[in-house]
Amino acid sequence: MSVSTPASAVPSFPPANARRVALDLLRAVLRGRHSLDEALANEGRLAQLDVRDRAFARHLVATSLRRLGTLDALIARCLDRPLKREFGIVQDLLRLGTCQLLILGTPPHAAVAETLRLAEKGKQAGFKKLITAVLRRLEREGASWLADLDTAQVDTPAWLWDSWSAAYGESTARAIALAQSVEPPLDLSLLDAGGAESWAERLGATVLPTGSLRLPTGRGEVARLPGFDEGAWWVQDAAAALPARLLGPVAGKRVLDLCAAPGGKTAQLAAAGAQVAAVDADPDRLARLIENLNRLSLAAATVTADACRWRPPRPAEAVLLDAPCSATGTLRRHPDIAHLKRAEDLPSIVAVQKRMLANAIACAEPGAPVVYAVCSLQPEEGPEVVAAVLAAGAPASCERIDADEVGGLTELIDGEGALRTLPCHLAQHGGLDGFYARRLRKAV
Ligand SMILES: C[S@@+](CC[C@H](N)C(=O)[O-])C[C@H]1O[C@@H](n2cnc3c(N)ncnc32)[C@H](O)[C@@H]1O
Repeated sequence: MSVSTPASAVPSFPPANARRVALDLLRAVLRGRHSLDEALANEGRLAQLDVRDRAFARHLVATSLRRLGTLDALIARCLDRPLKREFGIVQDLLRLGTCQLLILGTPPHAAVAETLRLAEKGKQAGFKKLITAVLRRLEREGASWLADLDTAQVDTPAWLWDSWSAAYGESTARAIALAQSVEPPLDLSLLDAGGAESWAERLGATVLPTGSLRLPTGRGEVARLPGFDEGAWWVQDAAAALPARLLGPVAGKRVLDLCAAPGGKTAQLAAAGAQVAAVDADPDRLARLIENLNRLSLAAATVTADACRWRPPRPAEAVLLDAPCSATGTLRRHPDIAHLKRAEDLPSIVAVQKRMLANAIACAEPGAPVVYAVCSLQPEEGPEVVAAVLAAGAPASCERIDADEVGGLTELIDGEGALRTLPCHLAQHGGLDGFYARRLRKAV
C-alpha cells in the first residue's frame, strides 16, 4: 500500500538558507525601507537557522549596509552601464557576493557558487553569466581596487559627510566614518557597579574608564551570556550610559525620564535609587521597558503620553529628556539608518525636539537639573535645539559638565561644557556611539 503525504505536511517553502534570508533582509531595508531591526523581527525563517547561520545572515546584511558605497563602487567598475532599476535584485545579489568575497573573507568558490544558487529562479535567472563575470573579476582585481578607494567617504551619504566635515572638520569626519564601518563591541551596564571587576572576569570583558563593561564582537546571543537570566546587567552603549549620570545624585528624588523606552536610562536611574516616572508615547515600547525592568528587579512608574505636552502632577526634582532623533550617532549599530534617513527628515524632528525640551523644562521644579540628550551627530538636533529653546525664553540656563562626571575623559566635553561623544572616541577600546547631552538648570 502506498502512503501519500497530505498536502499540508509539505513545507510551503524550501529550508531556510542563510544567504537567501540575508538577501530578503537586505531588500526589506533598501527596497521596503524597513529598519534592519524591524526586518529581523519580521523574518520568521531566522528562527529555523542554527545559531551560526543566524549570526552569519545578520552579519552579512549589516556589513553590506555599512559598506554599501564601497560595494557599489566596486561592482560599477565591472559593468558597462548600471543595471536597470527593475533588476535591483541582481544588484543586491552582487552586493552580497562582493561583500563575502572582499570584506568578509568568504572563500571565493563559496561566495560565487552560493550567489549563483540564489540566481536560479526569478528575474535574476537571466543574469547568471553576468553575476559570474562580475564576481570572478572582483576575485582577481577587487582587492587592489579596494585599496585605492576612499572607503570612509564612499560609505557615508554625502549629506552626512558634509555635515560632519562642517561641524567637526574633515579629518574627524573621516575618523567617524571609519569607526562606523566595523561591527561595534557589546557594552553592558551593571546593576551593581561595585561588581565590575568580577563580572568583567566572568564575561571576558574589559572595564572602560566610564565604568561600562565591554565585550569583543561575536560573543553570541546576549540572552545566553552569564548574568542575563539573573538580571545582573543590561545592554547599553558606553556613551548612552553617560547622560543619566549628568543629573547628579538621584537617590530618593522624583525623577522624570521623558522618552524612556526601552528603558536603558530608566534602569540606571532606578538602580541609583530614584523614584522614576518613565514617559513614552509608544505603549509597545513601554511594555518592553517594563519587561526589561522586571528582569533587573527594578521598578518605575510608567506613563503613556506625549512628552511635548504631558506634565507631572508635581514638578520633578530632576528631568532627563532622551529625545527621538535621526540617530546618526548609532550608525555602527544601526547601519540601515544611513540609507533610510535623509537631510529633509531633520526639520520636523528638530521641531519636536524643541517642543519637548521646552516642556521638559516646564516639568522641572525651580533649581532642578534638566538633561537634554540625543544620539545624533547633527548639530541641528543638539546645541542648536538647546540654543533655540533658551533664546525663546525657557526659564533655564546651561551648566558645564566636568570631565570627572564621565570617567575623566576630557575629549568627551566640548568647548561649551556639553557632552559630545563621537564614534571615533575611545578608538583604542573600539569606539563609542555618538551622543550629545547638555545639562540645564531650571531658574529659581
Ligand atoms: C532615543 S529613544 C529613547 C531611549 C531610551 N531613553 C533608553 O535609554 O532606552 C526615543 C523614544 O522616544 C519615544 N517618543 C517619540 N516621540 C515621542 C513623544 N512625542 N512623546 C513621548 N515619547 C516619544 C519613542 O517611542 C522612543 O522610545
